[in-house]
Amino acid sequence: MTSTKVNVDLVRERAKCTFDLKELIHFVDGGEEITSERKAFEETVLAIKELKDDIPEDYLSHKERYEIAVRKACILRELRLRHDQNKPLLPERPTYVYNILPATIKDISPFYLHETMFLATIWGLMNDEQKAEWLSKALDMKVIGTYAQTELGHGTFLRGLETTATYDPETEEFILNTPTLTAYKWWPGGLGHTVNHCIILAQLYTQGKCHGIQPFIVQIRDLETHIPLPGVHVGEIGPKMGFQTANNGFLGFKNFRIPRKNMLMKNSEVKKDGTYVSSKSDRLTYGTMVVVRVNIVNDAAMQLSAAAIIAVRYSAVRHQSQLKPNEPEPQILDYVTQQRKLFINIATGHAIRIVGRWLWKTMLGVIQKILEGNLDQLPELHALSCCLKAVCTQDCTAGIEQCRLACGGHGYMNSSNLPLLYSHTTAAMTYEGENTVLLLQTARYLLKTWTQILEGDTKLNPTVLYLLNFAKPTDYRWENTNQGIIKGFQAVAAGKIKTAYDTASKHVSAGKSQEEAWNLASIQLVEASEAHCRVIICEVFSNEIQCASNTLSPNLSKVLQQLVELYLVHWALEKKGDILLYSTISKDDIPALRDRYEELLALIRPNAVGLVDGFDFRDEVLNSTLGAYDGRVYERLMEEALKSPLNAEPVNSSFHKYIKPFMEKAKL
Ligand SMILES: CCCCCCCC/C=C\CCCCCC(=O)SCCNC(=O)CCNC(=O)[C@H](O)C(C)(C)COP(=O)(O)OP(=O)(O)OC[C@H]1O[C@@H](n2cnc3c(N)ncnc32)[C@H](O)[C@@H]1OP(=O)(O)O
Ligand SMILES: Cc1cc2nc3c(=O)[nH]c(=O)nc-3n(C[C@H](O)[C@H](O)[C@H](O)COP(=O)(O)OP(=O)(O)OC[C@H]3O[C@@H](n4cnc5c(N)ncnc54)[C@H](O)[C@@H]3O)c2cc1C
Repeated sequence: MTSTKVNVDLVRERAKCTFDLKELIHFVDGGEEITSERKAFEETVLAIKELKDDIPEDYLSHKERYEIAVRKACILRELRLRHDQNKPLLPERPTYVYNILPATIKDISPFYLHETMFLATIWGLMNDEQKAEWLSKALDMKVIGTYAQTELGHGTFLRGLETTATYDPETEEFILNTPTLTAYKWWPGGLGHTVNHCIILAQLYTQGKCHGIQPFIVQIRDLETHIPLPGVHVGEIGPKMGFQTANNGFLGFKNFRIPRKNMLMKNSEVKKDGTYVSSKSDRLTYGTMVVVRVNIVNDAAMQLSAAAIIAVRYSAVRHQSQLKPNEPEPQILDYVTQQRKLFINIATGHAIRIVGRWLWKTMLGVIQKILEGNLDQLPELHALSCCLKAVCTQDCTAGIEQCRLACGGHGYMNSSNLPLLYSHTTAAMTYEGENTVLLLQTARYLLKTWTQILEGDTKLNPTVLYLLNFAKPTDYRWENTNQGIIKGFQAVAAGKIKTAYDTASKHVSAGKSQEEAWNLASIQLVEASEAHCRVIICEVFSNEIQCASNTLSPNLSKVLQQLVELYLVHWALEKKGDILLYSTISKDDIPALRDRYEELLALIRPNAVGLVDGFDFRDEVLNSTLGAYDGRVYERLMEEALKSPLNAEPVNSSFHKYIKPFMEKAKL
C-alpha cells in the first residue's frame, strides 16, 4: 500500500506556482539563515527514534499518555538546553523551537509552563540576588516549576484570589494557607505530578495589613522522592477537551512555611521586621502575563497556518460532485465557496504571524524602557497585547473550524489533526485572560484615550493617533483601495468608541454609578475594542508587506499583496454593516468590493498549494492524514484506520458476551 509517489493533482498544482517557493519560505521564517537553523533543529529532533510513537496516542490511556509525554519532554528539554545555550531568554523574535512539539509530544508538554511562565517570572520579577539563586537552577531543570495563579473560585479577578501568605517576623517566614475550597489553585500546567516548585500568587499580609497579590516561589515536592511536602495537597484536575498531557493540577496549602526571601522582590519588598515597601506600579506583578499574551499571538498564527496547509492540500486532492455535466468530478478547490473558506485562512496565517512579530518587537522595546525605569508605554502595550491575544485566538479558532468543515467528513477524524489544533486555539481563547475580559481591558484604554481627545489633548500614543482624525467631522471620502479600506476601519473603530463612550456617559447622567454604566455599555465596549484591533492588524499587515516588497522579487511581492488585499476586502465585506454605519461608503460601493473579492479568489487559486507549501511545515509537524506533502490522503486514512486495536481481531469479545445473548433473547 505504501508508495512514495506524490499525488498527481498536487504535482500539477505545484507546477502552476508563479513564485519562488524558497523565497517565500525564507520570508515566512524571517530570513534564509533562520530557515537553515530551523531545518537543522527539526532534523536533529526528528532523527531521535525515542521521540517516535508505535501506537497512536488516541488508543492510550490518560496515564500512559502523560508518562510518554514526560519521557519525551525530558529528551526535548535536554536538546533545548544545548540548542539555546548563550541565547537570551527573551530572544529577538518568537522562537521556532516550540513548532516541533506537534511532531513529538503531539499535545502539550508537561514542561510547557516551566519553559515559559516559570522561567519568565523568575527572569522578570526576581531581584538580582534571587535570580542568582534560582535562574540557572531553573534553566538546568534542577528545579521544575509552574505558574500557579488561577484558583477554583477565581481566575479573571485577580484581586479576588484567596490564597494567603502571612508574614511571621519571629521566624522570618511566610505562612501559606488555602482558606477555602474555592482558594485551591486550579489549572496550572504541570502542577499535577510534574513540578516540584511553583510561582504562587497570593494575598500578602504583613503587620496586620493586606497588600494585595504578590508572587512567591514555593517548593511543593521533595526533590529526591517527589513526595508532596507536609502541608501541601496536590493532584491533577482530570481530562479536558484537549491539553491531555499538560498535567494541569490543583494545589492547597495548610500552614505551609517558606523563607522570607522566597517572595519575588524585584518590585515590592517585605523587610525582615515585616515592613512592606511597595513597588513603583502594582501592574508590574502582572508582567509575565503580558509576555505570554504576546507569545500566544504567534502560537495562534502557527496553528492556523497548519490547518490551512492541511485543508488546502486536501482540497487539491479531493474530487467531488460535478461542475459541468459529463465531466469528471472536479477538485473541490475549484468551488468558489471552498476558496472562500480557505484563502482567507492563508491570508490570516500571514497577517497574524506578521502582527505577532511586530508586537514581539514592540514588547522588547517597552521592556527595555521598563528596565530603565520608564513605565510610560506599559498601558499601550497592555492594551495592544490584550486585544491582539483575544482577536487573533478568536480568528484562528474560527479559521481552524472552517478548515475542518472544508475537509468534510474526513476533517472530523482525529488523524486529520484538525480537532487537536482546534482544541489548542480554543483553549487559548480562555487561558492567559479570558477573551471578553481582555477586550474590556483594551476598551478601558480606548475610553481613556477618547476622554483625552475630548479634553483637547492631542499627545496620543502611536497606535491610537488615528482617532484624532475622526474626533471631529471630517471630509474624508471612501475609496475602494487598501488605504481606503483601512481608513474605513479606522472610522468604524472611532465611531464605535464614541458610541460606547456616549452610552456609558448617558447611563452615568441617568444616575448609574461608573461601574454600572460600564457593565451596561460593555457589549459596545467589546465591539469597539475588536474594531480597534482590526485596524491594528490591517495596518501592520499592509505596511509590513509593503516594506518587504522593496526587497522581495516582483512575483512573490505580487502574491503577498493579493493576500493583503484579500484580507482587507474580506473583512470589509464581513463588516459591511459597520462600514455603512460609520464610514462614508455607500451601498453602491459594495458590489465593487464583492467583485474584487471574487477576482482575488481567482487570482490566488493557481498559487494556493504553493502558498501553503511556503509555510514549510514538515509532515511530522503537521501530523495529518489529509495534509501530508505527497497527498496520499486515502492510503493514510486506511493505514491509520487499520491501527485501531479493534481491528486486531475479526470478532470482538463483546459479540459473544453481549450481542449474541441479546440476539438470542430477542429471537424468543
Ligand atoms: C505550534 C505551536 C504550539 C504551541 C503550543 C502552545 C501551547 C500553550 C500551552 C500552554 C499555555 C497555557 C498558559 C496559560 C497560563 C495561564 O492562564 S496563567 C493565568 C492567566 N490569568 C489571567 O490572565 C487573569 C486575567 N486577569 C487579569 O489579568 C486582571 O485581573 C485583569 C486585567 C482582568 C483586571 O485586573 P485588576 O487587578 O482588577 O485591575 P483593574 O482594576 O482592572 O486594572 C487596574 C489597572 O491596571 C491595568 N492592568 C491590568 N493588567 C495589566 C497588565 N498585565 N499590565 C499592565 N497594566 C495592567 C488596567 O488596565 C488598569 O489600568 P487603568 O487603571 O489605567 O485603567
Ligand atoms: C487549558 C488551560 C490552561 C491553563 N493554564 C493555567 C496555568 O498554567 N496557570 C494558571 O494560573 N491558570 C491557568 N489557566 C486558567 C486560566 O487562566 C483561566 O481559566 C482564565 O484566566 C479565565 O478565568 P476563569 O476560568 O476564572 O473564567 P471566568 O472569569 O469565571 O469567566 C467565565 C465567564 O465570565 C465572564 N466574565 C468574567 N469576568 C468578567 C468581567 N469582568 N466582565 C465581563 N465578563 C466577565 C467571562 O467573559 C466568561 O464568559 C488555564 C486554563 C486553561 C483552560
